[in-house]
Amino acid sequence: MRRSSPSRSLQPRTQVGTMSPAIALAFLPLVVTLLVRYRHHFRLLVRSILLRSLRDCLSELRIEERAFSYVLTHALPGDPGHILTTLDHWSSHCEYLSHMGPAKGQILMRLVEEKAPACVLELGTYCAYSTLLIARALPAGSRLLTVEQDPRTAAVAEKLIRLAGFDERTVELIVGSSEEVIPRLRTQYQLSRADLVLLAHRPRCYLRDLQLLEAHALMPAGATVLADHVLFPGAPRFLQYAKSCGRYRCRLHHTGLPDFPAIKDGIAQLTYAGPG
Ligand SMILES: C[S@@+](CC[C@H](N)C(=O)[O-])C[C@H]1O[C@@H](n2cnc3c(N)ncnc32)[C@H](O)[C@@H]1O
Repeated sequence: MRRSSPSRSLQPRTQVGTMSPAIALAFLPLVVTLLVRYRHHFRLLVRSILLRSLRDCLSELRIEERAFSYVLTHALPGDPGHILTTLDHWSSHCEYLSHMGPAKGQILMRLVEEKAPACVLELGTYCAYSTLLIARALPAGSRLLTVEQDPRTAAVAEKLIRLAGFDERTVELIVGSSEEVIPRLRTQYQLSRADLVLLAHRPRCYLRDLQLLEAHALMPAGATVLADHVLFPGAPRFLQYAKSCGRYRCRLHHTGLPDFPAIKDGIAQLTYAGPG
């Protein structure tokens, strides 16, 4: 066993990890400024990560599973509009969902109604909020394929889609990552063209997946690509590519995050001109 020598223990302790009060005071205005400036981001972090993780541990359920229980007891089956409002209510008053929310939802619904696509591809189903929005706005006979990589999340989404009254011919949920699924869409899922694509999975994968869709010739000229969260957390490489490659007309719809309108975000709307 090693003992500290008495002479050593009598020496004054080195001030590791402590800061003089004067230096700490000098930092105070900076800390206060950051806290005030980023208070919304801080609240978002607490609601969407810290509280969620704590509830996950306590309930041994995922947030999507807790949301589904709430929908089952509060929403009207067969009424997608009521299911969407119930999810919004739960997210605002109970637990914060990473869903699209009503403000962005309005933009999405308006664009789906305007474009009246025969076939839609959604990447990133989550709890099927945007899936239900799209399905509700589709013309009769259209088809929506939605891709979710997480099997447990997908199981909840599947139940919500069927609870809302959409059958498998109208809305098909594919479990897998976009990178694996896109190359198999034509052969395994008989999708030869997507007139509208919603990228809502992970902003840092948007560029890769857009290029995969181009490479597999899955978008006809005139197709619309919508990309959520392009400003927060942001998809700069995707936006840069879309603006500079010469194959897209781009437009940005500015919005805020659900319940955090002060956190600015946007949906990008691209119109594909074809391979050119
Ligand atoms: C922000 S949520 C989507 C929100 C959803 N569109 C809504 O508004 O209800 C992102 C989802 O994408 C899924 N995801 C992430 N990367 C993916 C990928 N490469 N392929 C498929 N799904 C992915 C995540 O598991 C998560 O459920």
